[in-house]
Amino acid sequence: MRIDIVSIFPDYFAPLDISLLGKARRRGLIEVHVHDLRQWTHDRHRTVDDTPYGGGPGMVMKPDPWGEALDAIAPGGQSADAAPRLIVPTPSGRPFTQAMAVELAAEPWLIFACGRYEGIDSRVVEEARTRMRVDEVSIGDYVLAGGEVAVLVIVEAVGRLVPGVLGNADSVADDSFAPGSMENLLEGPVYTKPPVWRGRAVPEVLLSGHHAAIARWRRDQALRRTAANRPDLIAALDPARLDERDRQV
Ligand SMILES: COc1ccc2nc(C(=O)O)sc2c1
Repeated sequence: MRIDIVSIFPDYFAPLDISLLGKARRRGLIEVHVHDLRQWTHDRHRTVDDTPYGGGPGMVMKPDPWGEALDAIAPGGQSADAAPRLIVPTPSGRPFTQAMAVELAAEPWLIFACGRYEGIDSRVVEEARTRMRVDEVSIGDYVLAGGEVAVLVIVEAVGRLVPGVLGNADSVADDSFAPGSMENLLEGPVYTKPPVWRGRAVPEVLLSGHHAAIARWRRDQALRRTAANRPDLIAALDPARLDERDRQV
């Protein structure tokens, strides 16, 4: 997978050189190119923003630098299956979900546009749609100062799903929100050695080696935690996927 990121704060993406994603890059599983939007400005002050038409607070990102950046990064002519998909984090975007992460992890090429100020001139997305797929997404209902943090979240969620990136494929299957037997349930509590820590013992069932009982306990814990923290997910569960035991939890 190729990832291009355009931002006026390219240093924000230094974390993509470490840990899981850093290893994936060094193993050639993911190729990441970070671009400073200002390289596509031509004035002395390297201006990327201007006042909003119609008035209102703050500044809007000018279309020209963005248009030139996307032209340079994705000049076109790619075959349909290798064409890039542009992701634009914005508070007014569609919610970013695990299902979207799974979908994006199958893409050969993602380009991320990091907005700042009050956002990017809307004609940039409008024009980009004429030559590539574009998704405007939000990582949540809170206010960020720009798209960079959202891109870090999305790149982490997507990157870990790229085949070969995670050592133990199972840990993807057990993710909260991952499709499968615990689909749309939050993960329950986890434990490791020592068996007793500050007088607190690991639940006996986890030491029993009884796999069916362990699976049942984990599902109960996942249902309890989901009911407590995300009752909306419980309400959205397909009743046909709940057995009699689930209903007693
Ligand atoms: C102006 O650029 C922004 C500002 C806020 C913001 N919030 C996001 C979110 O995903 O919540 S993306 C994003 C981009």
